[in-house]
Amino acid sequence: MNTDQETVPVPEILVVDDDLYLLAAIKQTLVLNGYAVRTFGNPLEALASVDGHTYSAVLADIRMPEMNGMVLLERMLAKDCDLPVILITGHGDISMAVEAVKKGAYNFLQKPVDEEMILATLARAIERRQLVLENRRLERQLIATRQGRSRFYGLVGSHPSMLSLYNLIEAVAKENDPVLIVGETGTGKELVARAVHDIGPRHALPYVAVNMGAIPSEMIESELFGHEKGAFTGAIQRKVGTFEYAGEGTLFLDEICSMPTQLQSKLLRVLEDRTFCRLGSNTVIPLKARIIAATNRDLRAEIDKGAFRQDLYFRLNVLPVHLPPLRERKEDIPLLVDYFWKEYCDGQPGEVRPCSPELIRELMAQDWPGNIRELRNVVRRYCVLGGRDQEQGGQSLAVPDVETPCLPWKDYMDQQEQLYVEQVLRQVGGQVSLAHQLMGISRKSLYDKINKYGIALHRFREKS
Ligand SMILES: Nc1ncnc2c1ncn2[C@@H]1O[C@H](COP(=O)(O)OP(=O)(O)OP(=O)(O)O)[C@@H](O)[C@H]1O
Repeated sequence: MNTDQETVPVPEILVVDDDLYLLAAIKQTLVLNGYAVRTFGNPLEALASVDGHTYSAVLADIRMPEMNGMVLLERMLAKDCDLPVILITGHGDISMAVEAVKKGAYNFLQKPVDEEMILATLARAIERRQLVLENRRLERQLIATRQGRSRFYGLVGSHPSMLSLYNLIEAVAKENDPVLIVGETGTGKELVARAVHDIGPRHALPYVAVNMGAIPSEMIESELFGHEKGAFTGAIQRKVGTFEYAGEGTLFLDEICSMPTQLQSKLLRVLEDRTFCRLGSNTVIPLKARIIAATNRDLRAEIDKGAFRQDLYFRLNVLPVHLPPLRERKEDIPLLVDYFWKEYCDGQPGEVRPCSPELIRELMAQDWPGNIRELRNVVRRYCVLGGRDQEQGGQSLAVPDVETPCLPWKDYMDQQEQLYVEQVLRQVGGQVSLAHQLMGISRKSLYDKINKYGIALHRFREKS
């Protein structure tokens, strides 16, 4: 994921008041001051809207017929304990407002509400909210690093770009909007699609994957939407398409760029109307599945060439997920090799041995245009053939002969430790004070390791 391209989200404020005139006035003030606003006249509906939604702050009237502000406050904090709730009170309600602050309200404002006062209080509340959320994010990252979060639903990697990817997948999985996964070949797009399905609320429903590149173009339409008997020559019986088959589950459209352009228009219409028909039928079937699309091509270039519809791109690119190529996270190569090594060599006669440092170094020197798939194949070949494929004019990678003496355990562990220390230092731009905290060791222990492995700190500081 390219974090440079991330935009800072506009703070979203929830405003709840049964006085619809005041509600509209507050909304107008906030919108004019650049906030996103959601308003509710009914506190019960407002409360329901907190589920799965991260508001920056709440402004709520303390007296409402369906539920008073105190109860609303308690219920909101039960759902989101750090949510800053600002109560709007009348003259006779001051003691209630003070009580509310004791119970966790961020603050209260007295009617008639002064515009400047609302904006100043909100700005402070939002600032605190952002700090709390950022702290929580860092805490999660810290725990993940301490636990060495290196696996996530079949994905292997502990590079910072992978840790962010895991967080992103978790966030995206909760939503219903389309996801567009972009990444070079072999970077794990299919694994990501599966993870989004498995973590999300549809996990018990069907997951259907269709590879557009693997189906002859004249058959894609019937494959996706199904057909009735006799719809075209050769349609000898009714066929249920993948859209229908996916039901309310997930439909993964892999290699979306391989879809013929006239079919792209049809897909766009289906996504807009959320309905489709089998070929040769007028019966409208509602589209309930969540759509995940993936591509390893540069979609911007495809749009410029006229090979991909821009409007379809916008429709699919609601929740974009970018996968890093392996050459940008080479620190994960030892971890991946170890993972595939165990997968392929386990069960083979003899003990599973760690790879030699020469092999790891050699692997880390490559650029891996085929990414993880290519690395996996090399490890597999090595497990099956040892060094023999080289003798047969196989690929040039200097895979050591199987007879190479096994690396002593201590050396192997040192090598892993050095890679880990370097990885954390890279993540924090060479700041030792932060790195030792992330690693959960003392500052002195970290310096001892840096000296032991002769790690040049400036390398990481220059890069940050
Ligand atoms: N992070 C990862 N950890 C472990 N294995 C991975 C990872 N990423 C990819 N793989 C493995 O690499 C192979 C290719 O992955 P996948 O099919 O998901 O890639 P892709 O991005 O969809 O490729 P393509 O664009 O060619 O379809 C699979 O065997 C998969 O298990």
